[in-house]
Amino acid sequence: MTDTPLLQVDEVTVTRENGKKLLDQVNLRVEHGEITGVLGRNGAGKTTLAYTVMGLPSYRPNSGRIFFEGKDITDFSITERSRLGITLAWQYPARYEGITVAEYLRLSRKDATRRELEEALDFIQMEPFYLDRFVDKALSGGERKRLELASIYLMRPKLAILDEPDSGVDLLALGDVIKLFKKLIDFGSSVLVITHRDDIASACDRAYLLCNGKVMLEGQPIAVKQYLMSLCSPCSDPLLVRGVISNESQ
Ligand SMILES: Nc1ncnc2c1ncn2[C@@H]1O[C@H](COP(=O)(O)OP(=O)(O)OP(=O)(O)O)[C@@H](O)[C@H]1O
Repeated sequence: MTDTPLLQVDEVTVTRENGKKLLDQVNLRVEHGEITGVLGRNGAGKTTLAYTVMGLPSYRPNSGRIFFEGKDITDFSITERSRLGITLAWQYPARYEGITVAEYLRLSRKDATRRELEEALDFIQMEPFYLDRFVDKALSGGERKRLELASIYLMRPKLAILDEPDSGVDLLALGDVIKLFKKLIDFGSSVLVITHRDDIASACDRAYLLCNGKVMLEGQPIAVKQYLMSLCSPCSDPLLVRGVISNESQ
């Protein structure tokens, strides 16, 4: 275990052409072997944060730096970040016309045996026959979401960024999402998860609350969640919020 965080987002601001700040001097870190949650209301900037960490070209920081294992990756492309072991599971999983589920899963681990692919499917409770189906519109959104979880299971990235991994999956599958977190941690991965769900937030080691592109609170997931539910509307003065935080965390 090292003192250097796996991921460190340092004073990152992302601004649109019209001057709107999508992220405003955001500080966040993900420690090795931890599940870090990002909570916040709709439009708070959570997906923007995920895209910025993944390196999507239109979400490059205007100021601030991003470090991965201590290395400054602010100017790295998505491909370079992927090679370092960062992966993003999109909020709305894509369709890949003409690609079978087996081929899709082998994008995550090209030498995976059929048995390993079946094991990954089994992990997210899908039957082996899905391997020969196509990842097209004939698969439901929830099925594609589950496949995305299976692909992360196979990939075992250093950092898995999961943008609302539960969206579109039924309540029973929520348990599978949390099971995946634990499995990834067993594999040596770390997780940055964006979520609206209590049960997923509760599985985190630490959480951040984003509001209008700013980090309003960092701490124990339960405290952050309670703050979000009880005090977060309307947006309070950040200084006042910090006062609330320090009172709560004592
Ligand atoms: N490319 C863009 N151009 C202009 N505005 C954008 C762009 N991307 C995001 N935004 C705006 O930035 C804000 C944050 O969006 P973001 O998708 O990050 O929120 P979120 O917290 O993920 O919301 P949700 O919970 O609804 O998914 C929103 O007001 C959104 O409209």
